[in-house]
Amino acid sequence: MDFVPLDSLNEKAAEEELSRLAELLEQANTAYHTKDAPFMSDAEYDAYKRRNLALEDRFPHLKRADSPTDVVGAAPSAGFAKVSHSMAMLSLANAFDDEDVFDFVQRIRKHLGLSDAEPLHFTSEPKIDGLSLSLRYENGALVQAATRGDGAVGENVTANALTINDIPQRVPNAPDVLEVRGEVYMSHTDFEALNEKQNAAGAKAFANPRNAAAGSLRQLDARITQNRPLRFFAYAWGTLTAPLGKTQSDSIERLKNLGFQTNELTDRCDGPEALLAQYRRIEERRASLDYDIDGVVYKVDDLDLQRRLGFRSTTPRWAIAHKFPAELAWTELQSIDIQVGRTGALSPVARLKPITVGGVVVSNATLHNEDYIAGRDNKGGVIRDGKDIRAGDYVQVYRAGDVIPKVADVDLDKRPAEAIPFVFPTTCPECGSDALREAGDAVRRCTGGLICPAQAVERLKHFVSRAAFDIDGLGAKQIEQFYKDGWVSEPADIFTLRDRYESGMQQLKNRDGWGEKSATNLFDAIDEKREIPLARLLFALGIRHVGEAASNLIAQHYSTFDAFEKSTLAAQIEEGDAWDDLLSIDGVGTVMAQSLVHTMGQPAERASIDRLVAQLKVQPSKPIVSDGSPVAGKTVVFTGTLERMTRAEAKSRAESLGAKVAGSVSAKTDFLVAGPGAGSKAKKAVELGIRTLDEDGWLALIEGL
Ligand SMILES: NC(=O)c1ccc[n+]([C@@H]2O[C@H](COP(=O)([O-])OP(=O)(O)OC[C@H]3O[C@@H](n4cnc5c(N)ncnc54)[C@H](O)[C@@H]3O)[C@@H](O)[C@H]2O)c1
Ligand SMILES: [Zn+2]
Repeated sequence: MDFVPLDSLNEKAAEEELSRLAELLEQANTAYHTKDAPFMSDAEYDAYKRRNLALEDRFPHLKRADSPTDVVGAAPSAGFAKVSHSMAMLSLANAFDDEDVFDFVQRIRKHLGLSDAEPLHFTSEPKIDGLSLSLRYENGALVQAATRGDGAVGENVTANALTINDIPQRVPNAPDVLEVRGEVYMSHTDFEALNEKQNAAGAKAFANPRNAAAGSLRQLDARITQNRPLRFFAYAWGTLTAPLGKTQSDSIERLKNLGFQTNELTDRCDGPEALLAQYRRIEERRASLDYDIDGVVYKVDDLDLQRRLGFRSTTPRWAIAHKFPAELAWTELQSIDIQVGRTGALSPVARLKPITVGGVVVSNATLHNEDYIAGRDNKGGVIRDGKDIRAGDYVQVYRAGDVIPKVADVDLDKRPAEAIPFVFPTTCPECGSDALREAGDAVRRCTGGLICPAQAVERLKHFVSRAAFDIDGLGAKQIEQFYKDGWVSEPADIFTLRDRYESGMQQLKNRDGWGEKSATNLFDAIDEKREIPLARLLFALGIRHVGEAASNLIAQHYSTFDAFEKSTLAAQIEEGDAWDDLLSIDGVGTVMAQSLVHTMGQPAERASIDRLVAQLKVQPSKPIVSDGSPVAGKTVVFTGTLERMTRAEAKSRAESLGAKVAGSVSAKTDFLVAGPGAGSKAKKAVELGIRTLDEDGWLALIEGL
């Protein structure tokens, strides 16, 4: 499974790959979920799925209607009666490392508008590797059992479920309607005994306990299921006529009291550190458990908060599955190379003696940054017991969430006597400029800017990438070639290619694969992009910290390139009206604002940008207008405590109605929505004569009451 680097993929290749992946993943899903006979490892499946997601992230408009990303499980098998779930049975988002867990918690706090000081509790539950089952009890009696199927429609396996000891047939004192959800699994002991029986009977042995459990539950003849030692852990619920509790942990306790098996390793944790500690405790216990687990599931404990967080297309926002790393291997690290990126970041790469990790041949791995190599984390703390990494070392390689493998550990016993500590360069290996590390930044960066060939090429690649100029026939490969040949050294050069070619200055067609026709096609494709929306132009410039979303916001705010340029120049001293105006854009913080004014303030950078803009027709941004909305095109500022919604909710709602949400009050503000505790912003609004509403007034306005 060697994937083409995303940067060098053109649209057509991406589209083809997405189509192949859709087909492959659909087959894998059917094999795994419907036939209980997977033809690839879970790790491989996960890697394909991540690759698919990465492609969709990079080429959002190529996302297929039948995208594997939006698929849960597989359609029910024809042999079973179908059951429509009254509440969808979804999948879980995945976390693969500690950082993903911190991000998960941070996302939730942000969404709910919780400060770091406010408590936020989670449950941590082992992720049982079986298959999920929904049990419906009416007036205390089991009336239906269904598999997840595709999340909306599952298979009716009631007769089979009735044969499982852990599943009570009657539940006294239950709500009138009680849907209990959980995992059907097989213990290791039972699995081994079953396979011995299968062998003795000349039948096929099962590959693993999960397949055995799934294959045993999903039998058309329930008498076969009866002879299979299946078990069940309850950890969730569907429709209920009365709540089981106020929290996830209460509800699990209640399920236990109602007679269900719940997992004893389930715990309550008050933050990411506690979750991670629990993860490691469970990981240590993993080998001694008599059943398979493939990770730990974290869920927001408070059910009210779960409700507010809601769902994405196939996963709840309030839960995540932190998977155990499965793929590890040891190999020799032959050398450490330094790569220079678009923003000048020096990234160390380990060149490895090729090794197979979870079915994939790996010969490169990231070493993150100089601290990581030295055995320190970004805050100066010790990692890997302080062991540094050297060329010649024997290292442990793993593949986790990213397709890019990482180096995790080093074996000091196998370190060659002549191995010397790695000295991280303080000059750029590409251009010789000083490479500096700013305070608080883990990364060392080349200061060469435009004179650094590595940065120049990476910037050009970014400039022509999908979300930027997206020029047909001008991808990463062509950019590299054109740069090498001296045809294109900055973005403006792309737009003078035709002139130079036609005046005979450059002989594009002498190059391999370039005829008269392909040259003309390329020039036409370039001309098509001379007219460009401001937001795309801003993104294409590749200014550090300024991504696609920020580019949109900035374009919306300034509307024209001229206004943007003037403002950022006026804001050079980082104070005054222009600076305040820049910071008033919701989503633009100090770091981004500094990066913008810094870039525009450098004469060489600005000259290069001006040369580019002279070749273009930049389309001004139009305000988003949402038909009939009373706040469309208006600018609103929220301040004080909101009681009926969080800031995030208030913001996304206002934006969906076409309003602009700003972070501070200025003459351009149309409404100030002030909750209790509003301070200086409310005063300023009064001074400027801006309409101030309380939360109810705002809701009344947007709801048209
Ligand atoms: N090898 C293959 O060909 C192949 C094909 C398809 C899927 N898969 C495997 O299946 C997984 C994807 O399937 P998925 O959609 O079931 O996602 P998932 O397994 O990542 O997570 C969702 C499932 O976790 C289970 N679960 C276990 N303990 C839980 C708990 N305490 N709380 C909540 N849920 C719990 C539930 O059954 C739930 O449906 C992949 O990770 C992949 O490894 C493999
Ligand atoms: Zn450089």
